[in-house]
Parts: sequence; structure tokens; C-alpha cells
Amino acid sequence: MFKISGVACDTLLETCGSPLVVYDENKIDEQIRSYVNNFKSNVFDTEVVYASKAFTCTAMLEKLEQESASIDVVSGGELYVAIQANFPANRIYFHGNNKLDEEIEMALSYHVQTIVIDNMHEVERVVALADKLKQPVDVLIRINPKVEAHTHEFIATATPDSKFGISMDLVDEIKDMIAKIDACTYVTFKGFHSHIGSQILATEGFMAAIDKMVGFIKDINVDVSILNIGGGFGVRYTKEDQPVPTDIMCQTLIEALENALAQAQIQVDKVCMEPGRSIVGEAGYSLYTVGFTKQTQNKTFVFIDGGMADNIRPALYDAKYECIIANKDQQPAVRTYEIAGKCCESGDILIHDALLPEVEANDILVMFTTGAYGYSMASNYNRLNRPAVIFVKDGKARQVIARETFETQMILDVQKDIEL
Ligand SMILES: Cc1ncc(COP(=O)(O)O)c(C=O)c1O
Ligand SMILES: N[C@@H](CCCC[NH3+])C(=O)O
Repeated sequence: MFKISGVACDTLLETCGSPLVVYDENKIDEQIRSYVNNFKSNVFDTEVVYASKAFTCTAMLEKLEQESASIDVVSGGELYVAIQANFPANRIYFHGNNKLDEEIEMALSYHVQTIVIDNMHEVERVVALADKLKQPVDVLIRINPKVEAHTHEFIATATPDSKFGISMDLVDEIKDMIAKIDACTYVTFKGFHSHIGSQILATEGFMAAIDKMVGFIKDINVDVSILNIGGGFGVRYTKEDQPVPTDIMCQTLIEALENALAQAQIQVDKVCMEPGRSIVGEAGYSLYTVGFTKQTQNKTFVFIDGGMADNIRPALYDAKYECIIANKDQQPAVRTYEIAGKCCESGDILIHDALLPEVEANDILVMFTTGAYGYSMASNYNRLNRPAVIFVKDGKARQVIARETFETQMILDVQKDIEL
């Protein structure tokens, strides 16, 4: 029987129900520590900022807090989880291309240290609201460095027409933004941010972005205290994916940053990076119970008790995953299967051509590397309940998110007349 950090998958499903999202806590800890320990420089301070959109809950944020990492949030909802976890406000970065006034006010009221500004209109809103609340806040401006990242087009964020940030070519507009910020007593311009995309497996795109950002800072000629180089570091979903190990990635980026800054004769106080997927991705497993199987003209289907509702990535990005049958992990693979979910959609196929031993009802199917953007993008489509999330560590397990139930789903099903 396949085990996750010493806990057998059948025990997990018997005690916690199926389907289930399970994280190996040791793997999360190792990744956080690897980033914090390797992203270090003698030339500037460094800060590892976890992109909490990849997976967030209070237990996850407590872990980051203890390991001296910071977080980014992109919405009032993600910020709310951080507030519930008592996450230190001076280690929160607030991102987003369309922050609502109430979200900006929420961030200011929680004394969030830094808002990452997306566009000129947002400068005006942040300035107005910081003035209104008399609340100091630091800001970075998100720059689009127009670097082509080799990844799926839906998750590349620095294409010329990306909706995120402001193009680095628009120097006058960026200077205007800084002037507006400088004119406000409560808002302090600290520097620039860039992020080129996600699930990037090579260093080249990051190096190009670093060179372009440092060149941009030199050209625009303003004092920059913080440079944030974003996240996007890839993970291994299948054997085709060969991510750069975290320590090598960090050391390569630090060297590139130190060289680029020295050459341009620029000093910054701090450089931040924002890994999300690479901190939680490979630590996460999705456990399903097999129901029916079906033979069609050309395919053999295995139906599982979850699907696109708990993992939209295959349907959305054609994302590839690997899986095993946990209770047959020592048996040879004999056949290829289509792993299909239970949603009422033909596209609800989690894995095509999975090579597995003979699969039967009640087998336990484990999908690997589902820890990032799995649970966090899950939905209630077809009114499926979102699974529980369990952390396991050295033979012990704890629930960190409870399973949804039909009753909890109905909490918002409230009828009332509206007075107009
Ligand atoms: C601004 C920003 N920072 C960090 C991340 C984290 O990316 P990843 O999970 O790919 O590391 C993202 C998502 O792509 C992002 O948009
Ligand atoms: N949700 C995407 C990544 C988006 C990253 C955030 N900008 C994924 O599953 O790959």
C-alpha cells in the first residue's frame, strides 16, 4: 500500500473519507526552507514571498510564518485568510489587476505593508483611500518586462498584451505614477515588481527578466529600494518535466541579480521572489476511490469519485499528471486507462492514457503533484463537495480544511424579498 509520509492511503480514506487532498508536510517545509536558505545575498536583503493563491489555509500560513517567509494575496478573500491566521501585516504583499475599493480599504485597515500597483487608475484609488484612512502604505509598481516565458499561453503573464502591470516602454506614464505616489504623504514608492508566468522549467526567462528590469531601473533613474522578481518556478508533473532544483534556481538568480546590479551600478536594499506552485505542488496528492470502469470502442475508462470540480487544470490547461493505484503499487502496469471524473462534462478527464495495473472498483487512485492550484481552483460544479485537506507528517495526520457537505453548501441558499 502506497504511503504518504508514513501514512497508508487506505487508512487515510477510511478515516477521512474520499476523495481527499493530502499534503506531505515535510515536503512543504523542505521547499520553504530551501527557498529561504538559498535565496540569500551578501549584497542585498532578500525576502521569499509565497504566492498564497497556489494553496492557502490558516495551517499553511502558520507554517510560512514560522519559517520567516512572507506571502502575497490577490484578493480580499486571500487577505481574509491571512487575517484569520494572524499573519504579520508587514510581511503581506497585496497584488491584483483590479483591486476593489473595499479590498484596498481592507488591506489598509489591516496595515498591510505593501500594495503592488497594477496601473495608473489604481495609483489614484490607493492614494485617495490612504489619505482618507490616514494609513501609511508602501507600494511597488508592477512592470511588464515583455519576456517570453516558455509555458502555456494561459499562464504566461508578460506577453505584450498581458492584462497585468504596465509595459516597461511606457516610461513617462510610470514616472507620472511615481510622481502621484510621491505627492501623497501616506503612500511611499519602494520599487518595482515583475512576474513572467508560471510553470517555467528553465532559468533563461528569469535571467532575461532580471536583465530587463535592472536595465529599466537604470534608464528610469529613480531610487529603488525593492525589486520583486515574481514567481513561476516549475514543478514535476510528469517525467517530461525537469524543473531546476530550488537551490540551483535561487543561487542562479542571486548571481544574475548581483551581476546585473553591479554592472548597472545600481543598489537596491532588497530583492523579493514569489514562488507559489513550487512550494506546495509536489507535496500534494489527490486520493480518489474507483467506482465503475467502462470499455468503449477504443478506450477503457476508470471513473473516480472526484474530477474537474477538484482539479480543473487538465480541462483548463490540458495539464498532464501521473497516477498510481495505491493498493496495487507493487503490481506491474498492464493497460492504459482514461481517468474520468464524475462531472457531467465530456472534458472531465483527469489523465489520458494512464498506464496502470488492472483496475477494479474500490481501488484507490492517487494523483501526484496536485498541491498547487488544485484545491485553490476547486469548485462545486454539479454540487460536488470540495474534499477535505489533510496534512501528514511522519506517520501522523491532521485535518486542515474540513470536507464540504451538502448542508454547508446550502448555507447560502437563502431566499428573501429585496426592498428596492
Ligand atoms: C504576481 C504573481 N506572483 C507569483 C505568482 C506565483 O506563481 P507560481 O505559482 O507559478 O510560482 C503568480 C502566479 O503566476 C503571480 O501572478
Ligand atoms: N492557476 C494556474 C497558474 C496561475 C498562476 C497565477 N498567476 C495553474 O494552475 O497553473
